[in-house]
Amino acid sequence: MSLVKICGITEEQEVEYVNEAGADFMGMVMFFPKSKRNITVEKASSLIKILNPEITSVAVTVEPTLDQIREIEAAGIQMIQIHGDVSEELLQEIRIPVIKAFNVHDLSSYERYHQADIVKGYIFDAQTPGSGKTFNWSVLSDIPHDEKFALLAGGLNPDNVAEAFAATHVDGADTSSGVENDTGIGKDREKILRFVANVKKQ
Ligand SMILES: O=C(O)c1ccccc1NCC(=O)[C@H](O)[C@H](O)COP(=O)(O)O
Repeated sequence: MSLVKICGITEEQEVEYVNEAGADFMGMVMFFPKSKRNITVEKASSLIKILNPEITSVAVTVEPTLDQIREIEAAGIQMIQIHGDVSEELLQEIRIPVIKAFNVHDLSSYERYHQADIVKGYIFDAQTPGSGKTFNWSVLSDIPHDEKFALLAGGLNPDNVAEAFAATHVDGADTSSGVENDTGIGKDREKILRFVANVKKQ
């Protein structure tokens, strides 16, 4: 069965939607104040308390410092998703499993992360994460697959996710904007339920 990650969770009510839908991962954007979805470590700690223990919590970060990584680990968040570059030294310091996110317009570093055991999965994302924009999925056709899981992201929603699966060979899908309210503030219960159900059918 395919994996599904709902990203950019900011409130308790949204955690309940993720629990109800039965996603595999719940992402929380941290240490990135430019994002409208950014939350504090304290808020993330309170959200994971009500998360179904079968759902994996993920701290979503952009080039985090070691101090920030330590705060995430201490908060009990289970995985860290990293956008941007991570040095070899920093990677070796991380104690929780990593999901490495790639901007599909720059896959040059992809090979390097194959070697790192701490990296358990990949996310192939659009140029600007969380922008709700798709990309040409055919760029993924030459990517070599390994034992790590691969999630597709970037502008996915309940209506296009089946088409995205048909065009790629990924293990699952990740969304944020595609399950938000029409106002763009907060998540929509019905869209989350439909997104998860449509991914699980794949
Ligand atoms: O969501 C953000 O604002 C964000 C900011 C900085 C780094 C990552 C961010 N989100 C990462 C995600 O995993 C999103 O789910 C992914 O990029 C898909 O986003 P969307 O196109 O909105 O579905």
